[in-house]
Amino acid sequence: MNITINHLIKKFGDKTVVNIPEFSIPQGQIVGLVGNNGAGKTTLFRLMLDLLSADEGNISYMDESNHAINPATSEEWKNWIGAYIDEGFLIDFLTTEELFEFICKLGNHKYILPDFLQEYKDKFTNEEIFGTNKLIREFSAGNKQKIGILSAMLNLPKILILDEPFNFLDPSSQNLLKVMLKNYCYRTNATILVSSHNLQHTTDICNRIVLLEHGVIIKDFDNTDETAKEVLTSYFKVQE
Ligand SMILES: Nc1ncnc2c1ncn2[C@@H]1O[C@H](COP(=O)(O)OP(=O)(O)OP(=O)(O)O)[C@@H](O)[C@H]1O
Repeated sequence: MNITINHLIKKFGDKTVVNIPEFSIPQGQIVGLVGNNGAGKTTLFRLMLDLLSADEGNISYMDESNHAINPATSEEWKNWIGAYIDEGFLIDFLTTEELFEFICKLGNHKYILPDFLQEYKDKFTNEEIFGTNKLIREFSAGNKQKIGILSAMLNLPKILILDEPFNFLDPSSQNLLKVMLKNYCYRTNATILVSSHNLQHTTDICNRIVLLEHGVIIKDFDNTDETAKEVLTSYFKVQE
């Protein structure tokens, strides 16, 4: 599924926090969104998920039959997009299984962990997340993050949006998540958008990197040859 952004502007008060005249992501790319605190990464994701309304412009998702869907005016996109932005996406008085049953119900099917997630489940969750009868609010920050990531992938979305997914994860889980995301894209040709402050992880998994500052895309470059790290390291370098 392709993503197209046209003349997108979001303001809070008189401050413009997203200003993207034109931007598109073809199906199957893993795009890394980087930028300093307050650059507008989360706001852009929230606009893409219709959690915020744009002041101007629009976003559209286009399927293989060139049927364009604007998330601000249609509900159709909800079946193909999976996202985890923050804990607000979790219903924390439920157990993991109850949350997953609820999400599957929204996707119009019975709760069953797809083969793809079944494959990684034990290693990724260290057998701590399922079958415990624990409520989500009782889990550690890292385990909540894992529940959120798995919940975003539960309905095998064609577009997967993850805001700072490596946060709170232990090093092995961070590395496993990279493998999972790359394999998910490889096997399903899904489009994946990931924001992160970790340049190593971003450049390890993304074939395209977008650098956002003050809501504006200031660099958009290819990383298929894995050369982006150098550019990013130099951009974020602090003069001593
Ligand atoms: N609800 C809101 N009301 C007012 N200003 C907001 C609101 N949400 C975000 N902002 C402002 O919008 C700007 C972009 O914030 P955003 O959270 O999108 O940045 P970010 O790139 O995700 O930052 P970080 O890396 O710190 O998570 C910031 O200046 C922020 O203060």
